[in-house]
Formats: sequence, C-alpha cells, structure tokens
Amino acid sequence: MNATPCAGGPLRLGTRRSALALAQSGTVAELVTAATGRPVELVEITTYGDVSRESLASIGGAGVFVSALRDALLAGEIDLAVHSLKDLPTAQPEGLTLAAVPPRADPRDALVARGGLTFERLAVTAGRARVGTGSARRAGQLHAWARALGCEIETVPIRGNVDTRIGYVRDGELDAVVLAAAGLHRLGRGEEITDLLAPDVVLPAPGQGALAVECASSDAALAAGLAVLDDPLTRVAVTAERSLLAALEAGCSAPVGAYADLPDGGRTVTEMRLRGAVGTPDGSALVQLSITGPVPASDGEAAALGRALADEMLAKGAAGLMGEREH
Ligand SMILES: NCc1[nH]cc(CCC(=O)O)c1CC(=O)O
Repeated sequence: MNATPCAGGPLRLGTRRSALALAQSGTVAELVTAATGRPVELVEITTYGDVSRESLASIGGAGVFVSALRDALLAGEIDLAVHSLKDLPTAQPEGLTLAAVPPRADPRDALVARGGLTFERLAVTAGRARVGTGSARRAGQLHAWARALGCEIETVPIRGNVDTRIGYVRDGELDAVVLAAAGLHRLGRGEEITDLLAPDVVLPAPGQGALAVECASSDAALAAGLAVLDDPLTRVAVTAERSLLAALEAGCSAPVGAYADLPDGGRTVTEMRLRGAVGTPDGSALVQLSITGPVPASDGEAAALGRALADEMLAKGAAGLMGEREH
C-alpha cells in the first residue's frame, strides 16, 4: 500500500515550481481540502524540462514535465500530483490512476499582441508580423489563417515561462505571442489577452485548459476521495481528444489540434462534437474534420469517438502529413 502517512494528516501534493504549476496546484489543493477535509501540503519537484534550455521537442516534448512527478508518486514521496492535461502523454502508465479531471477552464489559445491588436488586424496591417510560438500546431494554423486573409506572418520559436514570453512583446522583439488562455487566467493575467482565437480557426491542443489529478493506483481510498473532483463531461471530452491524438500517432510536438464540446453550447447534453485538425507547421496543408455522436457514457465510448474521427482524418490525407512532424 502506498498509504498516506497517517489518516487525517496532510496529503502531499507534488508540483513543479513554475508560477503556473503552483497556481494550478494551489487551486486543486483547496478543492481537495474542501472535498475531503484533509489539509494538503505542496511538495516542489524540479523536472528536467524546468532546468534544460534545449527546445522542448529535442528533450522529448512536454512529457518531461510529467515524468519526475510520476516517479515521485510511484516512489511514495508524494500522494497526488496535478498536471496540465495537455502535457500528459496519451498512454496511462502502470500503477498510476487518473483520479479526477476537474471542470475545464477556457480551452482556447490567446493572443497577446502589441497595441491591443487582434490577430486579423495584426496580420493585415503589419506586413509580415512576427508571432512567437514554439508550437507547430499553433504555427501551422496561424500560417493557414494568415494565408486565408491574403497575407503572411512569420512564426518565431520561443520557450520560457509566461513572463518571458509576454516580455518579447513588451520589449518590441515580437509583435505577438500565443499562449493558452487558461494559463493566463490562472496566473491572473487574463487582462493582457488581446484576442481569443476561435476553435473554428485555431483548434486547441488535446486537453488544453483541463487539469489532471493523479495518484498511485494502490492508494484506492485516496483515488475514491479525489473522484468527487471529477467532472464527467470534461473527462469524456478530453478522453475523446486524447484518443484522437493517440490514434493519429502524434508525438506531443506534432501539429494536432482537438476539441470536444456540446454542439448547442451545452443547452442540452445529448450530443458531443469532436473536432480535429492536423497539418504542416507552415500551414500549407491542413486537414480539419469533425464528428458528432451521443455524449459518451464512459471513457471507452469517448475513446471510440476519437478513433472514429482519426480514421476519417487518415482517410482524408492526414497520414501523408504526419511524416512532416518534428520529434
Ligand atoms: N505547454 C505548456 C503548457 N501546458 C499547459 C499550459 C497552459 C494551461 C492549460 O492548457 O491547461 C501551458 C502553457 C501554454 O500552452 O501557454
């Protein structure tokens, strides 16, 4: 048993030290205490992705942020961990349980541009706007959007925390940067967003805006206690998105967008629509499709929806695009 030190004692929540990770972990810590009556202490863990200056793709993608927390869980050094769901590799490792997926925040990508500009204003007025993003998914969709507007942009690969990224715009080095809206809101910096990018045009990363609360499978009592934080609709939505990603055999830096929602804005909970996009980082080719089906009643049904859309996308040429991805 990976039992907690003493019943009623503090639960140890492992977290990265970045401002975003600490904000997310603090929020979940409060939810856990409210739901279980147990105090929660944060245990800071440094991951290789936090110390390396190499590009994310070259060190194995966003999974590097996750593995140190998972090692600590499996070693019994912490009781639970909070991850950004979009950073989780699609395969769930042996011995760990995804105990809860809390209600999702805004899934959209956000633009922080100079002068309060929207993407369209920037792209049309700037000549060749310099837009910072390290994501092939964002770059590909933004290039395709610019081209549809009859102009061209330049995407500039950047890394670093939110402060660093927004700093490139404040100091004039870039015209804009693209970040997840959810991250900016969690950091209290939502007012710096100058444009929210509609999923019709820029489909977010699978799982974007959602959190994952993970614990050791051996700690069944804790897993059951954490399950009250789970939002079943968010869970089936992100399960469908991640199953699409897995079926497209995309690594984490592959340009795959996916988003599942309720087609009528949630007025009735009968059908779920899953949208998928896969393209080249230069936006020269983009396959975008959607599928609608009954709201999945289980993770298994959600995964089947993702696989069904992947099959259609592969038949429409996605397979040819996948060769262009960077690892
Ligand atoms: N790739 C890093 C990462 N992982 C999760 C978020 C934001 C929060 C979220 O999507 O839930 C971010 C930053 C970003 O993409 O701007």
